[in-house]
Amino acid sequence: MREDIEDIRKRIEKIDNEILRMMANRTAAAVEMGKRKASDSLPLRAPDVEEKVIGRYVSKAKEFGMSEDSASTIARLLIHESIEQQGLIPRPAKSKRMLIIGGNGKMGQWLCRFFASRGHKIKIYDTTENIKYPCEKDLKQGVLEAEVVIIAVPISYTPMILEEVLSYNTSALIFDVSSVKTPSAEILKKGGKIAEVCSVHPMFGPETNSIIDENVVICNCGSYSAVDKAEELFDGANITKTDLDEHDKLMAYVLGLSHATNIAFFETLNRSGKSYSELSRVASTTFKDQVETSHNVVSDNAQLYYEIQNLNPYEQEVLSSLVDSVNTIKDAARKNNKDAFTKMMNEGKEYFGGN
Ligand SMILES: O=C(O)C(=O)C[C@]1(C(=O)O)C=C[C@@H](O)C=C1
Repeated sequence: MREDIEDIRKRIEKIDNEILRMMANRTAAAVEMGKRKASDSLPLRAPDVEEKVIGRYVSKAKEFGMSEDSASTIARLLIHESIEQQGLIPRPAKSKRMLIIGGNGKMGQWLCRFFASRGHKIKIYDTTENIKYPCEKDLKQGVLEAEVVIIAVPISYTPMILEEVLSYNTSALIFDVSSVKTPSAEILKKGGKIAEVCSVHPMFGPETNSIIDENVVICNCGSYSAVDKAEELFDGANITKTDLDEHDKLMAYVLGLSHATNIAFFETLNRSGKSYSELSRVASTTFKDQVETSHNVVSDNAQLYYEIQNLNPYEQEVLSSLVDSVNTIKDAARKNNKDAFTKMMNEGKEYFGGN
């Protein structure tokens, strides 16, 4: 007799419940592991183990006739859940008194939430009050009481605040989180010689829920111990260490170019005379993807985006190169130069690894 559709659905629901129960069991085991990591002061992630776990899922999936891609996605999700939970386990020995300058800004609030969830004691110094975290009115006192001082103010204010913090001769770890480092570079390097100073750049926005698999750049300003300490604070993220002087050269592409391309995209649409709803009705996949990204850009902080273009000394050269690239596309199309166009496409494919 043929099984009723509803009965099959019931059977699937039962299996789903089993899967969820098993997942909860797995996470509970990971939490046990997390407690051990916390008491032994071990890092959250074990990349070699993660690779083995994913490999195990993929080879088992093959055995069961399941898609390898799905198996790898499931394994990554489970690992993500483990690290997320492990990150919440307090490490009292590692708990620091933190002063977050600009703690009421969007990124400042993210830092407060993140470090509070990791068991650190947060104080804020800002021009406005915050009901969630205690506020420090006297910057000097706040700096001298803190073990970690984080500067999360707009890029153009960072050098001034950094200078003031350094003038208090604190033994705290000090770092900024700004997106352009050149305006503060001299002070950061001076600071790196006399104090525990480094420079951090979380490569994600304040809406990000989890740090797992997000990129964080830590710039060496001369104090290696500061870099090590900052690395520990962002445990769980993908951390890349670089020299301070390299940072803005990389960000001129990673931030400046990608922002400019999206701004140029919506600016061109805005000048087109076609309404968004008219274009949306005939939208292609690429158009939809591009709209989504440039919508995120246009909804973000205009001052920050301006400063990223304006304060990075490498940006003008990158923007000129962007204009050249657009002109190459324009010329190829105007002059019926299919070869030039195809060359661009092929070289682009090569650049991304050939696929
Ligand atoms: O083996 C560990 O160290 C774990 O915490 C477990 C686990 C997992 O979920 O499989 C989680 C995080 C590690 O990066 C590797 C593996």
